[in-house]
Amino acid sequence: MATTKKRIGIVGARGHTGAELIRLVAAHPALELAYVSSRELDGQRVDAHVSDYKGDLHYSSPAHEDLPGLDADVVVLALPNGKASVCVEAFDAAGKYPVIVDLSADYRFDNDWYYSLPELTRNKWRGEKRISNPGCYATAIQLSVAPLKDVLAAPPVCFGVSGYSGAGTTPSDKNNPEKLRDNLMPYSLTGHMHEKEASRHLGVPVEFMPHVAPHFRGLTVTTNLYLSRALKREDVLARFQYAYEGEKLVRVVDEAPWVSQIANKHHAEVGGFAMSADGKRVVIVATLDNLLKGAATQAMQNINRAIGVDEYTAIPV
Ligand SMILES: NC(=O)C1=CN([C@@H]2O[C@H](COP(=O)(O)OP(=O)(O)OC[C@H]3O[C@@H](n4cnc5c(N)ncnc54)[C@H](OP(=O)(O)O)[C@@H]3O)[C@@H](O)[C@H]2O)C=CC1
Ligand SMILES: CC(=O)N[C@@H](CCC(=O)OP(=O)(O)O)C(=O)O
Repeated sequence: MATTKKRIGIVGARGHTGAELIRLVAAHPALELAYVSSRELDGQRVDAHVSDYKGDLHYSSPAHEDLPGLDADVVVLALPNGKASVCVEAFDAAGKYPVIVDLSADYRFDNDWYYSLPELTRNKWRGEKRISNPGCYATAIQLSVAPLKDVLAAPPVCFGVSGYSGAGTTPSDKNNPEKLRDNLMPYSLTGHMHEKEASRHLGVPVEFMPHVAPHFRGLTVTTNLYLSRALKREDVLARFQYAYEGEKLVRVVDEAPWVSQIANKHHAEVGGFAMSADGKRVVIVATLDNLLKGAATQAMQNINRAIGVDEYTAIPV
């Protein structure tokens, strides 16, 4: 029996994460692109920019109040922070309620939205159609801390380094290859959005110090955790293996993973588990591709569940 594909619109499709989503949708058996929006690429063929897409679609540039009329079943907002609400309000005003997945930070603190990091929140999903996708560093931090939440003696301290695609396409020091050459650029060393986000969703405070590096994609977070009682390395490892057992997109590895090996991969890796001699301190390293498990792949997991297909559909695992 032929099945009808769900139609998906991507708002902000010129960006790094939007382009990754177009790739994922192009390989999806149950989704087809309804529209992809970009002001800059308006009118241009999508296949001229995303070679994995085979079809005749062109970028368009609808006003936000025209989005509801485009009748997509799923809408992904891949806009810079602060730009999502006008789009969401347009759907409300039109009385249209597609699945909306927001990639920005705009709804990660909003109780009316479902914050979805599937490996940690899957059992809380009650069919919500407004889904806030986690931040890239915040994903790595939460995966590193969650299995040890009940034995923390102090806020975990997380040292993060991201490739510069994490800073989007709007020109800034953080995505300027000249300024990044031979450099490691610290920024937002206290109070970064992902410090607040991870603290809120873990339910314990974390401290986070981000940096951006000259490579394009992939991030690494090294987390120092003080423990309230001494643990053996095998106990720590067992907690992580139990927490992520059967997860196709979170791999627990023995050695500390390298960021160079995670670019273009859809999963996250968590490893290292270096213990202090007294067993009351452990250092954990997590890596993921900020554009994939840190954004588009995680969004696709969330979309898949929302449209009722297997969570890993179209995700190479
Ligand atoms: N990059 C990453 O690693 C991650 C990003 N995110 C989040 O995902 C979202 C998208 O990120 P990313 O793809 O990197 O961003 P980009 O800067 O690469 O792309 C932003 C997109 O939004 C459009 N846009 C830019 N400014 C405006 C504006 N004022 N009004 C409407 N549209 C605009 C751009 O297209 P055009 O100007 O042509 O209209 C472009 O398609 C952001 O909220 C980001 O924080 C989340 C996790 C990881
Ligand atoms: C290198 C770099 O600049 N990274 C971005 C994080 C990208 C991300 O996850 O974005 P949002 O939380 O904004 O959605 C930052 O630190 O703001």
